[in-house]
Amino acid sequence: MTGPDVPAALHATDLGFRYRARGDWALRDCGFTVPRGSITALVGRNGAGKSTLLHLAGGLLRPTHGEIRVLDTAPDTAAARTRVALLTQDRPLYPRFTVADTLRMGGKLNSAWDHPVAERVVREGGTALTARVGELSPGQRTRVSLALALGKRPELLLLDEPLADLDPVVRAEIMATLMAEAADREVSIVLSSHVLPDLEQTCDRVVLLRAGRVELSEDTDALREGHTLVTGHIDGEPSLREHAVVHRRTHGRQLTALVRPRGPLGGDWHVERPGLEEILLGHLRSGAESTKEAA
Ligand SMILES: Nc1ncnc2c1ncn2[C@@H]1O[C@H](COP(=O)(O)OP(=O)(O)OP(=O)(O)O)[C@@H](O)[C@H]1O
Repeated sequence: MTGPDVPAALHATDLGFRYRARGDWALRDCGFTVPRGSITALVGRNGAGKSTLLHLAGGLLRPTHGEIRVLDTAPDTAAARTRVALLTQDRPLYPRFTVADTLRMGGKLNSAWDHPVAERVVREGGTALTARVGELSPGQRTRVSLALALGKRPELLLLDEPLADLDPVVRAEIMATLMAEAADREVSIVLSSHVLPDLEQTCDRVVLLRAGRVELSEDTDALREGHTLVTGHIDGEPSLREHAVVHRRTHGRQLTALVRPRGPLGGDWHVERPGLEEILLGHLRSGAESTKEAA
């Protein structure tokens, strides 16, 4: 459900950004809406613009063109800063501080600070509050950063690759924590990730960036319903011409294609409903081919 009347967690209009005045566009012509209360996966190949978009939403960068709004306000305002938490990839923490010092600092910097929540997120990972941040593993630092972000009690949580350093058990725990936050407190979450299998059960929306442009901005249910995976003899391929073929691969004379049907599928195909991971992978791979062709 999106549209002008739906309250937006994130709303971009004709958004463009370049790091240098005459440099390449890191983001271009981006327009999309993320409704409040959703968990949105931000996906794209390396360099697609995910971190740039999250930095713009977090108010760390300003658009070169167009506009981005968070919770119906500009990201670089004091109001937005108290309501939005951004976890950047570099996880900036003071290495000499203990974990307990770090959480205390979170309390001093944030008026709505919820210490029990922050401490619980750290304790669930088994990290001692007396441990020095500089001596933590990258995954443990991620957990402390997440504790800081959640302790702030944000209405919108922006997470840049929160899962990258985490082992599979912790990834599942963190995703469960995020889902509980979204369900219990209606926190809107936008998280960039390359770990597609973890998104399947968690996210209800996807924004897919390709080379700085938005290729998909859709509910995951609509994506699943709108795609079909067909397998059959390659001679049947002409019957797919009237449909949008996102990605195709062949094995001998057998063709497998991810298709967005524009009506009933003709031909003699074995048809399956693809999972979210397969759909996203198809779109990401199709980008690789068109990039190669363009080059
Ligand atoms: N500080 C910077 N100065 C100049 N160009 C930059 C800077 N940071 C990113 N870029 C460029 O902007 C584009 C988008 O980068 P960005 O980091 O947003 O992509 P990403 O999708 O987050 O990538 P990844 O998946 O590798 O983290 C890339 O072409 C990148 O080279």
